[in-house]
Amino acid sequence: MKILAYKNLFIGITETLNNIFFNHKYADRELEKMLKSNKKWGSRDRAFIAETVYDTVRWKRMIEASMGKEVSPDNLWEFVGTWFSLNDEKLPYWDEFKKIDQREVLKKNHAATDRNFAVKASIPDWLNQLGMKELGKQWETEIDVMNVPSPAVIRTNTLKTDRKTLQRKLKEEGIESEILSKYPDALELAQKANIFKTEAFQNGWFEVQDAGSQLISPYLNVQPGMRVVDACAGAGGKALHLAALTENKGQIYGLDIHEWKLLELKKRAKRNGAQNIQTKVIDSSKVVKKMENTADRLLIDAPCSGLGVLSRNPDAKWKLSQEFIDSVKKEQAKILDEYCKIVKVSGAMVYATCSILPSENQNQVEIFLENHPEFKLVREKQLLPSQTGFDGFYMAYLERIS
Ligand SMILES: C[S@@+](CC[C@H](N)C(=O)[O-])C[C@H]1O[C@@H](n2cnc3c(N)ncnc32)[C@H](O)[C@@H]1O
Repeated sequence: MKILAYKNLFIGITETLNNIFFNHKYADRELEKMLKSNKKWGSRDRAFIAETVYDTVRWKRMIEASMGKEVSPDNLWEFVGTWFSLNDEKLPYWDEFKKIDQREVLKKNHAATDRNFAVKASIPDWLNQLGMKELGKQWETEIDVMNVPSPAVIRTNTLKTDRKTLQRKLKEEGIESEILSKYPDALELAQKANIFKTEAFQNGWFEVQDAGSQLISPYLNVQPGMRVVDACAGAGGKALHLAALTENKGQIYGLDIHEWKLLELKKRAKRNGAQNIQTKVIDSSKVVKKMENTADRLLIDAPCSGLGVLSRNPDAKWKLSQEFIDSVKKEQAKILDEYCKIVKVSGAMVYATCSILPSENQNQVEIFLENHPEFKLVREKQLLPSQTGFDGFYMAYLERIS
């Protein structure tokens, strides 16, 4: 992106980066906060800040290699300047950028990235080793694709409208979009825009949801009138879709261990006109116990590493750790083991993650089936970003046979 040489924009960028890198904040929320508190910035300024923050978070390791040192709270301006220098952008003559010599930057960059995939692709060594162990050369392909910003995709809320009508309405509001033929309810936006301000959004005609993610709820094969449990419902991306697929008939129980997420789900359900969702916080093992043998369908949209959605959440590269991945895998196995009892005989469940690691996906299902002969695997699907152009997801449909 072309540099916008206004100091206040760079102050915004470096402050946001400081909070993401050194105060452990999430990139999307920090950016939203920064943009909200500076109402005077126009749409070009906002786009510049957002893109620069995301780019520099994504390419952190590669930028550090080109600076010859790790980023710290004291060198954030140099860090951002180095990024623009790498992209052949002419830096403003500000004191903060005085030390940056583009020739030096490029020299260091070539030396560091030559034959070192982890630096070139800007990922930590431990993560690269893990990915290579699990996926071999495929890992490099996926990481390269996930280093490109993800497209903006929305899901039509069929409780309120249809895709063609939504597309027309958005066009009237100045937003161009394209129909994604392989995804029945999806529209890809021509450019990133503040769609939350549109009338279509306020009226609940759509939700922001990646195209791959839009395939998970349909995988559960729900019918109107069914009793469906979404055991890890969070803020309800999939639960809202399930409400649309069941045409508001039957019952959807959205569960989660975090009440604040379920409160957000309720707000979204209201806007969506989704009337058949009930929420329940899992605050003791009794909640799940009481539901045993009651559901026609169960969705386990499990907590995971998020290694399929790095293009959307590049800061995860720096926040993840081997310890976290080990512990989330244990949690996945435990959730599968305990929550599967919610499904009644001849009912079915979908186990899903937004990861591309087999150890969180196929291997979890294999281990589960060894311990649960009452289930059989009917079908499974691994969506890879390199094959779809969207986020990476895994889903397995398991039927309870006895
Ligand atoms: C991948 S997210 C779910 C996203 C959500 N289904 C959506 O579509 O927006 C996983 C969710 O699992 C929840 N979670 C973590 N551990 C859990 C547990 N033991 N039981 C139920 N939910 C859990 C997390 O709070 C998080 O909201």
